[in-house]
Amino acid sequence: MSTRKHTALPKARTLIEALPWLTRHNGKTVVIKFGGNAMVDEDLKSAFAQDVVFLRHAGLRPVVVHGGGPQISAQLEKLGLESEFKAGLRVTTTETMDVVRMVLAGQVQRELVNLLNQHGPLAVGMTGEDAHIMAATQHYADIDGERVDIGRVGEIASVETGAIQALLDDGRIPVVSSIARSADEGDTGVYNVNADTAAAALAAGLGAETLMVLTDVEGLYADWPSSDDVISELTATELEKLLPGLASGMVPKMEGCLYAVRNGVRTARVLDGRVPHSILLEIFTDEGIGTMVVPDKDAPGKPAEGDEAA
Ligand SMILES: Nc1ncnc2c1ncn2[C@@H]1O[C@H](COP(=O)(O)OP(=O)(O)O)[C@@H](O)[C@H]1O
Ligand SMILES: CC(=O)N[C@@H](CCC(=O)OP(=O)(O)O)C(=O)O
Repeated sequence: MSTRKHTALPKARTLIEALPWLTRHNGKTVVIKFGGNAMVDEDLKSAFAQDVVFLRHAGLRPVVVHGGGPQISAQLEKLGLESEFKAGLRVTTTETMDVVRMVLAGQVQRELVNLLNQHGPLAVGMTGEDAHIMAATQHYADIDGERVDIGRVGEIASVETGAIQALLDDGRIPVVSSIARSADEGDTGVYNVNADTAAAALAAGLGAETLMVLTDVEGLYADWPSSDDVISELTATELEKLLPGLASGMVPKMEGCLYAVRNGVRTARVLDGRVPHSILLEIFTDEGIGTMVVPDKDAPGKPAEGDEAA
């Protein structure tokens, strides 16, 4: 009996330690971007699904936005089509767009929905096309100051969060693929949107408390690639100054984080998706990992002193 009590105590302590975070985050919306290489390992995918379901049962309102760049490239290769990136974005012909849509909506999203629904009737998958969630116009890449046409790559023009809010109110977990309808009248085509950009736009549109971007590095490195010193926290203005020096993979992530905190999201974080349960560690402990971007101190809506985000 006494041995049992003894071994149970650390577990109780761990649960109690989470109490302030549970209280703070209760009822809050969290947008989680899952993608890239964090998504190619089976165990990590299951741990990710467990974390998201945990958040939902702990009283948060998680929304998943997913990418799938490696999966799209693999499918294109199978079809004998080349993957070409300019300024970190996939050059998207109409033919490529069909493959992007098929892989994201038909494969990656289905797999995530399936994993989440192992835990109950929770996840509902959709793309940004559904219920006008995301509309986009053509995005041109800026290469050395030149405006370059990279095809059906979208820049978000508007976000309508009604369908997502309704699902959240119903206790569901929306899983959104980063494809947008066209905002141009008469254009029935769709746009390929970078998943980091889509997640940031949705986080802002939903007035989320937090945007979490999972990736395959520890966070934002101060002096990549020569050092692996991770910047643990920075303000919007500090990030803005770093942006021009960042390399392609990090650009949409950090631009997204900046956009989010400048548009009402309280914190935007880049986390190491290779660490199992990194989401839980970030939300429910003070062992925050990765990089956290916060609004400038004088920004409107800045949390009151002593009310810092976890
Ligand atoms: N300053 C930086 N800090 C961290 N990673 C960086 C930085 N600059 C560029 N990178 C690169 O960005 C990559 C992450 O972007 P990306 O591969 O597009 O991620 P994902 O596939 O998760 O969306 C890292 O693996 C790293 O190679
Ligand atoms: C325009 C553009 O580049 N779109 C991306 C969309 C998927 C994505 O962003 O996936 P990750 O988050 O896994 O990189 C692509 O086609 O690869």
